Amino acid sequence: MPLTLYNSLTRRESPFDPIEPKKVRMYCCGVTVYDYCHVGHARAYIVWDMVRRYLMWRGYDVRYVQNFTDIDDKILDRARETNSTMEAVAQCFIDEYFADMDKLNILRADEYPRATHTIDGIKRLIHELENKGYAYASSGDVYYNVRQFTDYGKLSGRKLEEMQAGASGRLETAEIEAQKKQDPSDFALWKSAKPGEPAWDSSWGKGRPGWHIECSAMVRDCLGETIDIHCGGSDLTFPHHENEIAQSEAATGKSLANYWMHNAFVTVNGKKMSKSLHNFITIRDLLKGNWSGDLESNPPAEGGHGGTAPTQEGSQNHSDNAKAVEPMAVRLFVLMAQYRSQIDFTSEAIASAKNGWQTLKEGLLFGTQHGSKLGWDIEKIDYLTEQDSTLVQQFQAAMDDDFNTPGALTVLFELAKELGKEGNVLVHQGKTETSPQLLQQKWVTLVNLAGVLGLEVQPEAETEISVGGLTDGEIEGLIQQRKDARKAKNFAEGDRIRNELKDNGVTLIDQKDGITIWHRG
Ligand SMILES: Nc1ncnc2c1ncn2[C@@H]1O[C@H](COP(=O)(O)OP(=O)(O)OP(=O)(O)O)[C@@H](O)[C@H]1O
Ligand SMILES: [Zn+2]
Repeated sequence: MPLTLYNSLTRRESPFDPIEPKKVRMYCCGVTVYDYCHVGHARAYIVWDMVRRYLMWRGYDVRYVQNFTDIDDKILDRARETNSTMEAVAQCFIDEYFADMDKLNILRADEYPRATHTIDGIKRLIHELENKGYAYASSGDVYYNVRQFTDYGKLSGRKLEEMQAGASGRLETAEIEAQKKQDPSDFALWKSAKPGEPAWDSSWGKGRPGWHIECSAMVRDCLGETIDIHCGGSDLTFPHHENEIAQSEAATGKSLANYWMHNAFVTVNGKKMSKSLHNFITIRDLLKGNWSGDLESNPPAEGGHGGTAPTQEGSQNHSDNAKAVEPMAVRLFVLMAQYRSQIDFTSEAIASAKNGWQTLKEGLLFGTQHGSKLGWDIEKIDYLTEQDSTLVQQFQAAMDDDFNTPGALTVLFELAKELGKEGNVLVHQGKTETSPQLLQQKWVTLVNLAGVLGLEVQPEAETEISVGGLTDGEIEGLIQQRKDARKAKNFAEGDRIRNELKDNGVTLIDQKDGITIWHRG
C-alpha cells in the first residue's frame, strides 16, 4: 500500500510520489526568534519530526531544511525593550530553541538558513520579480503585485476580491505602507530602512526584506526550484504560504512544492495557543511543572510569557515536581492526535499523556529490566529481522494513512501493556506466561516502532524530573503497606492505598492465592 497524505493544495489525500525516487526534499517554516517556544510550537516541530522520521523509516533519503526568521519587528521590539541588539536577541532564542527541541528528541535539520544570511538570494529574487513585472518599487519599498499572478489564492482558496486590505502580512498595517501600494492586497518584498534599525544596501536604497520572501529565497538556495513537501502550521496557509507560492512560481515558472502539509493548532478553550493571546505555556515551564491547567483564568506569571530579558531562564516561579512532564510525555501528548486535528491543552490531556508514557516506558524498559532473567542476549539481538511482521504492517498501515499516529500508537500500547503485565508476572512468579522468545520479538517490535515516532527512554538526568509516576520499588512498598493494613483489618487504609496507586496509574489485581500483581495503565 502506498503512503498517502493530505495535500492542502489539492484538498485531498493522494499517494506520495517524490520528484526523485526514494528522495524527499522537505522545507518547514521555522520560528521567529524573539521568545521561548510554547507548546503550540512543540506540536508543530514534533509533527514534522515524526513525518521526517517516518519517511526515513520507509526508505526515503530525506533532506530537511527549516529556517529561522531572525529579522522581524517583534525581534527589534524585544531588542529595544531589553537594551540589546537584534543579533543578540535572535541568537539567544535560537540557542533556546535548540535546548527545548533537543529535549523533545526532535532531530536537527540538515540546514537552518537564516533570513539575515540569505540577503543576496532575497535581493536576486526580488530583482527577478521586478524584471518579470511581478514587483514594483515604491518610495524605497518593493511590493509584490498580486493581480499579476493569476494563480493567487490557489492554496488558501481565497479570491482576491474577498481579501481585506491589509491582509497581506503581519507587519503591514501602517497606513503609510498602504499608501505606497498599488492594491491593498499587495505585500512587501523589501522595506525601506527605518532610523536605528538594521538595514542592507540595495538598488532600492537601504532596507530589509519582508517576511514571505525569505522562505522563497531559502527554499531555492537550499533545496531547488521545486521541492516535495512544504510544511508549517495551518495559520501559515494564508498569507505566508500563498505569498511564497506567488513569489517563487512567478520567478521560476515552476511549482514551488508538490505537497503542502499543515498541522492543526494546540488550543486553549478552543483558541490558538499564542503569545499574543497570553494563553500559552512555554515548553520549559511544562517540563518543569510550572504551569496551571487553566490558562484562561490563570495565565502564567510574567516570566512564563518568555521573560523580559533575552538572557532570562524561563519562568522565575517554583517548579512543581508533581506537575512536571517528561519530554516523551509531551511528544505523546502531540502524537495521540492526528496532526490535522486540533488538540485542546488541558490538565486531563496532559495527565493522560503522562499515564500513556508510563505504560510505554515500562514496555520499552522490559528488555533491560528482565531480558537477562529470560535468557536473552541483548547484545546479539538483530533488531531489523526479529520483529512481529503483522504488527509492523498494522503500524505501517496506520502511518501510511496520512500519518495516523493515534492508530499507530494502538499497536505500541498493545505491546507495552502485554510486556508490562508479563514483567509483573515474572517478578511475582519467577516465569512468564508467554515464551521468552516471543516476548523478545514483541519487545524488539515495540522499541523499533516507538523509535520511528521518536519515543525513546531518555536518561533520567535529561528529563528534568525524577517523577512522572511511581518507581517499581515505591509501588511494591505501597502494596506491602496495603497488605499489612488489610491484615490488621484496617480496610479503609487498604482502600486508600489502592486509590493512591490508581491515581498514579497503577492497577492492582488481587489473585486467589493471596498474591497481588500490578500493572501500569
Ligand atoms: N498553537 C499552535 N499550535 C500549533 N502550531 C503552532 C501554534 N502556534 C504556532 N504554531 C506554529 O509554529 C510555527 C512557528 O510559529 P511562529 O514563530 O510564526 O509563531 P507564531 O505562530 O507567531 O506564534 P505566536 O502566535 O504564539 O506568536 C508555525 O508553523 C506556526 O504555525
Ligand atoms: Zn515560510
